[in-house]
Amino acid sequence: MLLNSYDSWSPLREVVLGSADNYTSHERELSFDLFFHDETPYSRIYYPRHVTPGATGHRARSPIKQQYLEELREDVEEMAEVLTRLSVTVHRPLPLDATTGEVRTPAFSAAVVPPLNVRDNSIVFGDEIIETPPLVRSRYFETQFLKPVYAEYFRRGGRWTVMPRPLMTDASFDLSYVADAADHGSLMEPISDPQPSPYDSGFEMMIDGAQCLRLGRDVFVNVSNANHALGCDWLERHLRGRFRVHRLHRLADSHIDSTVLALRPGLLLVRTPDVAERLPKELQRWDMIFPPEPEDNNFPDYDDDDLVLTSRYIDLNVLSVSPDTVLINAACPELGRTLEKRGFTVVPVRHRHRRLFGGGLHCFTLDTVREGSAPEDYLED
Ligand SMILES: NC(=[NH2+])NCCC[C@H](N)C(=O)O
Repeated sequence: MLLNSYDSWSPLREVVLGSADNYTSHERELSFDLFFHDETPYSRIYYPRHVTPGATGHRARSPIKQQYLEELREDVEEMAEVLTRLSVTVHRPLPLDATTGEVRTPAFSAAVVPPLNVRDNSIVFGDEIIETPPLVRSRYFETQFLKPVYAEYFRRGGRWTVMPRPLMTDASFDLSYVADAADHGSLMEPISDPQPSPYDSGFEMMIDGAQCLRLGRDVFVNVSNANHALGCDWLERHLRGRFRVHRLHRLADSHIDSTVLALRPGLLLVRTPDVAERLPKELQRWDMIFPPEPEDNNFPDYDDDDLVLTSRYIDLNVLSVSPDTVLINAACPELGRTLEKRGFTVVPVRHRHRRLFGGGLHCFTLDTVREGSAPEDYLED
């Protein structure tokens, strides 16, 4: 079908589901540590635990245990089956080949990670796919794995746009968000020691699709630093006349899909009442569901050397297949009951290791076709 996705609730017809193949390690370096700053305080304090013995310079690999990767793959394949049973066409990226090593650009080298959290590096606005400029170096070429899928949407008449790619030297990153967190007495060490490069050219445009909340003709974009602000400027100019872009100031460090999600017009799933108070007035008028606080027994126990990349709120990251049916993590029956009480049909799917791989059901998917989805004005009274 033709690319058509303006919101996160209209009946889902086609989706891209990420691939976990060959996700063997995370690379710790400046862009990774900056990106996961809010979620990895303990690993930062005990940072040497995650440094591969013999690692040099500012890069180190944090390996992922084979068992977790196998279980993740099992869960992702099950997600594909569940979606197919719900009559959703599931597209998959090219899997990362085990022999693919590092990528090199003029300014940096980085390990490659597979296209798992496909929500992050692309966004669909109506009949247009936009590839967003990544915030983490090892994700620089992640949308390459989506070429066949995007090429097919292009062939069918969709628009396909790539935002400007950053050079990504250390000086490209605005560190003010993490510096401010340190000022506020956080336990986290500030990230420091950026290295000079002949390619330094100031702060650059970097933003992820998952920073956006799409509501028909309106889009709310989370902006926490100068890199995001440039990305949001680009989106605003590019979408002018078609969409209204609104800025959310530091609602989260970057991605907002474990902070606020729209379940249907007039109804939001919101992390906490505190987050609700920080939403703009147009959204404060909407009804809100607050999920039950996550419990320890919702998550597997991990060892000290397993790098946990998300907050405990990650399971708010649900995927709507229609305005009344929602895919949730089977590990969160309390969330299921809360949604059922509000009239939703809940489809539980197993997703055990979302905290190790940085994403829930919404992050692992990119909804490309939603039936009847349109650039409607959902904000008017
Ligand atoms: N699209 C995504 N990858 N979203 C994941 C957001 C996770 C968020 N930083 C949290 O820890 O709760």
